[in-house]
Amino acid sequence: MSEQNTNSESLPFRAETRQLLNILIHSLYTDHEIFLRELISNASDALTRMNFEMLTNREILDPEAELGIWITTDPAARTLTIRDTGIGLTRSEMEENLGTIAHSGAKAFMQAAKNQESADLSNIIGQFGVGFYSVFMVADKVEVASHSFNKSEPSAEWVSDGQETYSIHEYDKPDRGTKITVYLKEDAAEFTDENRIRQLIKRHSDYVAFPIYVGTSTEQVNRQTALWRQNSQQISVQDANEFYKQFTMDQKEPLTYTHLAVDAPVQAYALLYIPAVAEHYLYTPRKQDGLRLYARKVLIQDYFRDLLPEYLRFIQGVVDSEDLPLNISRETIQSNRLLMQLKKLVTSKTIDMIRKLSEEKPDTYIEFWNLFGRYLKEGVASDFADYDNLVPLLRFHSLHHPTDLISLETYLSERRPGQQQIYYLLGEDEHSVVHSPHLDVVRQRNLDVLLLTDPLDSFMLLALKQYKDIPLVNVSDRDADLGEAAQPSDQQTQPVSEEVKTNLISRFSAQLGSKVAEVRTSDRLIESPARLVDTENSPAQEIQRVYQLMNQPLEVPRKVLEINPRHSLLVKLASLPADSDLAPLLIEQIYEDALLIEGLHPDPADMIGRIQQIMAAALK
Ligand SMILES: Nc1ncnc2c1ncn2[C@@H]1O[C@H](COP(=O)(O)OP(=O)(O)OP(=O)(O)O)[C@@H](O)[C@H]1O
Repeated sequence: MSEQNTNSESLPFRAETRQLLNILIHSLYTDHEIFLRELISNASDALTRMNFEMLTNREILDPEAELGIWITTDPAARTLTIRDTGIGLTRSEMEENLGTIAHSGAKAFMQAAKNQESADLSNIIGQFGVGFYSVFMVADKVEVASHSFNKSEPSAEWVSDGQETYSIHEYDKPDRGTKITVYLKEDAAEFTDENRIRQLIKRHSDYVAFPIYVGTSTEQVNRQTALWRQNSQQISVQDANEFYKQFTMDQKEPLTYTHLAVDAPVQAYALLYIPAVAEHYLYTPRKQDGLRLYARKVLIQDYFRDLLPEYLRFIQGVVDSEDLPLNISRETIQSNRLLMQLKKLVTSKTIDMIRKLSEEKPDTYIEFWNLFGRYLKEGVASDFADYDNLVPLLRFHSLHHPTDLISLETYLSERRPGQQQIYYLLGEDEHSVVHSPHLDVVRQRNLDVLLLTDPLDSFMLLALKQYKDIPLVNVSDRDADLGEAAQPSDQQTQPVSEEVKTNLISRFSAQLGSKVAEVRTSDRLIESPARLVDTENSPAQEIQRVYQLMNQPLEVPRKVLEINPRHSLLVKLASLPADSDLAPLLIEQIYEDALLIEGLHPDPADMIGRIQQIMAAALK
């Protein structure tokens, strides 16, 4: 295109940008002040990129200019101007970046807008970083004048009223960076008040890494200091939490945090946080996993994933090291010894923070466990190096503690005299698992059993075989060692003739045929008429479940049906005549009940017909 016809051009906003603008301008959202946070954050990004460019390139416009942000207001003209000496925008970058939605938060916002049926999106605007366009909540018109750091690029200006179009034209701005002039709406005149601006900077942008000046004063308003570089004693909980909120834009305070400041084996500072919301919370702008990494105060990467093992990906925070080379983001962790040392440090500090939380604030730890416990289980299953430190942090529901959570240590401290095992039971959900027939004899012996109903528990059990040399034993194993019976119940001591046993076994076997591997009687059942157990050669239950969860083909091995010949149902069943119509129905139902309780029934609704037949017989 020739110079003349590019001199000033009017261009339409992209459809989704128009939609976003429309929502922002017409929403009833009242917290308009967030526009300033967004503009400052963009200026800070532009300065960070400038800083990085300057490490290798001195052929830039205004190499000596101070890296900073200046905000001025003009109450008479009702304008606010924000200027930075960042990387700037070329004309084509204006077209590319200010005509479409680039911002991750804005994209997420539009996604939520699409999913939300009601038109009232106003209450979620503040929870997103909606980026540059939020300025149109307070502006009738916006001018963005900019000169790129690239000397050969001419300066230009972008102008829009936030309606259908924007225009770009030549503009003489000799110095590097961007100057945004906001023509405030009548009801946004408050933002011409310098004191109000100072207050907003303190609230939302205190830790921006470049100085922010307001009006003609040369005193910077934000505290700017890298909080993590201060002495631990100097950092108050309030400051640390405030930094977290500005950093993640999370509205909730973190559950806890820790500060790292070490000189050896590698120099490093870090502030590490456990959020109060689970990962990938829809409205959190920091959506990706990873820590923010600085090397010698230069931001290297916003989401650096190699400083923590995969299972600790929910941790948020900042890490800063004087020792790392600035091109670190291009290196792999294996090839860099320093990075490996740093990862080790950050990981052990993080685990330590979790341990301390468990010891010092048990109630908050339960909150933590409910949000992130699964990640620790993943760690136990996958991370050999941290295994020993993670196992004491595990928490469980158990038969004796169905509502509270206990550690393995507590389990051991409460075990029965002489108990040499830690018992567990795998199940589908906490509600049904307590009805399991495998618990009959356990209850009678007053043993506690860990109730493992989370799909991840099976993965965890592949690694967790014992704790302090005491083995974990599945109570549903056919021959699980459950110690000595304390006092057999009256029912258990009732004699059952071999004839009755044989009669029952042959009836069940004839009726169920190849559906079961074997039918046998058991002394381990008290309240329950029957249970299913694995045959001797079957793979362990956790392995079966892991295969199922990974959708790997592993045929569920046929089970052994163990029946309780003393159970009143079976006693009556044994006395039914050989040609009884009811006996086959009862046998099928007892078998399917056992399938159901194991979570193995393929189609429970299928039982309804039979249950009705049994009810009809009962009413006769
Ligand atoms: N002060 C500025 N200096 C240079 N470029 C800017 C400035 N303000 C905005 N931009 C450009 O406009 C783009 C759009 O800004 P917007 O706030 O909508 O999203 P974003 O900042 O890219 O999103 P994110 O915060 O997720 O990186 C930016 O990516 C940047 O390229």
